[in-house]
Amino acid sequence: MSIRLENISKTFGQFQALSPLSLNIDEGEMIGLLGPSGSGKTTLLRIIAGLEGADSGRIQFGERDVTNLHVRDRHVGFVFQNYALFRHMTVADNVAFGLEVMDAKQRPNKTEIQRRVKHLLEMVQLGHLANRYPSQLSGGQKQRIALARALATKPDVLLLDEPFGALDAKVRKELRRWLRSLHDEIGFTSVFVTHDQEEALELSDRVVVMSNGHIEQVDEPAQLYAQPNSRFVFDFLGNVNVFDGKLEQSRLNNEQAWITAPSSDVPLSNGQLYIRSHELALHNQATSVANLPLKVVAVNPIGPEVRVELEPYEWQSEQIWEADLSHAEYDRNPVKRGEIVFAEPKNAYFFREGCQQAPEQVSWDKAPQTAHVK
Ligand SMILES: Nc1ncnc2c1ncn2[C@@H]1O[C@H](COP(=O)(O)OP(=O)(O)OP(=O)(O)O)[C@@H](O)[C@H]1O
Repeated sequence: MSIRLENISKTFGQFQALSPLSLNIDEGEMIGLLGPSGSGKTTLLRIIAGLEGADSGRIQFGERDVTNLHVRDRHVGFVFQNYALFRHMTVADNVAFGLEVMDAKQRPNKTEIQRRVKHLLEMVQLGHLANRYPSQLSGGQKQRIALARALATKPDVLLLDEPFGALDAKVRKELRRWLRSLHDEIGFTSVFVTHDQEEALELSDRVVVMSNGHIEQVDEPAQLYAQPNSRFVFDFLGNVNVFDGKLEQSRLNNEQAWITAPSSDVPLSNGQLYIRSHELALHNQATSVANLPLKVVAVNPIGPEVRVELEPYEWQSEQIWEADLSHAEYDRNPVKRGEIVFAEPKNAYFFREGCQQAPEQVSWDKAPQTAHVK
């Protein structure tokens, strides 16, 4: 079932929680609503569900205008972060609940309900736990049961509010994969809320990035990562170092530090270079590309990479910088805490000073890599 949102807005008292926003979701799509706390994700999800009314705008499910329909008539499934299972009911009864409370006209007969519950429990791979009570389940198992329960009535749309938020990292990852494959198998349309960028990028067909009640960007994960259209999206996707420079003699300068104009057609001006942590190399001296002295404050081998945390040395940045090196790169030059090293960018995004437009991609990849003598 496709979903069409047109000019949806919402205020709570004086506070504008959602500015008028529009969004089209295709049938069978999985959409992640991503944004910081308070950006309006849950409010938007609740408005789609019919748990909250919008102040303005129109909502359509397929050809159906559902703007003024009550939640029970919208035919949505809902999964919350905190499971919301009925404690006094067995797993099987929890899953059957939505079917048992249907109008007599629509309600399947007892045998059909039993058959559907069995099938759903098999689908979420928990058939063997049918007679347990929620208190006898792990967090991950409870959330699978919550999902089976939400799918029991064959909803047109499945809405999930931070479904894995309360689970530990490993279980989250497992459930993410499992939800994605279930989604692909059944083909329901789903919208889920998260503030975890990894979760959004891994699960979604398209990600909707929200801030302050409006949509910043809607894109497929790879596109969002390759072409973030604002500083906000860039910052929110994480692991980026910002060099704030003034243009002088084809260099961007920041006190003692500088980066040369990159080998691209982009005419530089004052502005900020956003450099992802894996786009930095570390040297023992400045190069012809950059003089970016940094003091090593921590070295963390994390999985396939070594993350080096760096503090700007004799220049200004509001943040600690991070460089993600491969183990091979790190082994060639094993920097130590307290050492001064020189970073060199390979690729970056350039935001012109005072300009709100999408950044320009710049690269030093073809620049000569010879060491610069200070
Ligand atoms: N019932 C309410 N009454 C007053 N203000 C509300 C109400 N519900 C939400 N808000 C406010 O609206 C804004 C958006 O809230 P919402 O829960 O949609 O954000 P969110 O992006 O889902 O945040 P989080 O990730 O923390 O859940 C917040 O500033 C919140 O305080």
